[in-house]
Amino acid sequence: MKIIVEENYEKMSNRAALLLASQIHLKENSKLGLATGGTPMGMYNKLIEMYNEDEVDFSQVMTFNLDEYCGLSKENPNSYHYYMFDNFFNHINIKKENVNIPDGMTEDYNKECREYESLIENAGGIDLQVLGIGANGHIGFNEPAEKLNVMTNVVNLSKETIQANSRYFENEEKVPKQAISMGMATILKSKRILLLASGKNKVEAIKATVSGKISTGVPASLLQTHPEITLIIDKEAAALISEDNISANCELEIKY
Ligand SMILES: N[C@@H]1[C@@H](O)[C@H](O)[C@@H](COP(=O)(O)O)O[C@@H]1O
Repeated sequence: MKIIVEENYEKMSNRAALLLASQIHLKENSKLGLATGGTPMGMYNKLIEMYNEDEVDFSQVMTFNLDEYCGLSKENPNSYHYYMFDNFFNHINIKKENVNIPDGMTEDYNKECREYESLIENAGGIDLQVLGIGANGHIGFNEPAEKLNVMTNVVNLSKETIQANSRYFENEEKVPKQAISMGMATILKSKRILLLASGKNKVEAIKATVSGKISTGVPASLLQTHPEITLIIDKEAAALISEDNISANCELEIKY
């Protein structure tokens, strides 16, 4: 696990965008796994900037989003469909047919989850998966629990996550209680993984993610088993980690 600590959010976002662009330069039809939330917004903005400067071409890229709220339509501004098109896809030359996001309005959730897994498999798997992290250590919507889902599934959101995500909704009541999320194996099967974290409220989650202990109580800690994982985090999110308290398989690189 490589941990790169940047001085601030902007530098974290720029470095993440460069990593995605280099993946696309390496393989123009890369399969990217994408995340929503506040954290990757800066990265998406930088990638749009790079696209406008002709530095990256998305015409052959295929994407798979991590998750979607149950019961929100694509037109709902709080859906992850809406987020992705509004913040990223509408501003680059990606082909709509190459965009994959679970359907939160499906009539058959089990079928939707199984088909999502097949889509990823038939595409040859994800080359680079981008992740954010919840303050409780969740990735995608895989919440801390005794048992985690292996494959894409419907999950119940924790009170903490509902509360955290309510900032985007009118009030907490309006936040869906369930979501479709890639499972832990879906995520861990990706060839490379990039996790981004920024700000003080992620310090505990980051510390637990890199500590060297693996627990379903901190889903992100399972990432320590992946051979090609990079964390790009800012100084604030990294405040509780040092060479002394990270796992021996972590390599810490401070960039400021
Ligand atoms: N399902 C998403 C996660 O994929 C995301 O990582 C997390 C953190 O969001 P933020 O980046 O806004 O802190 O929020 C949501 O719960």
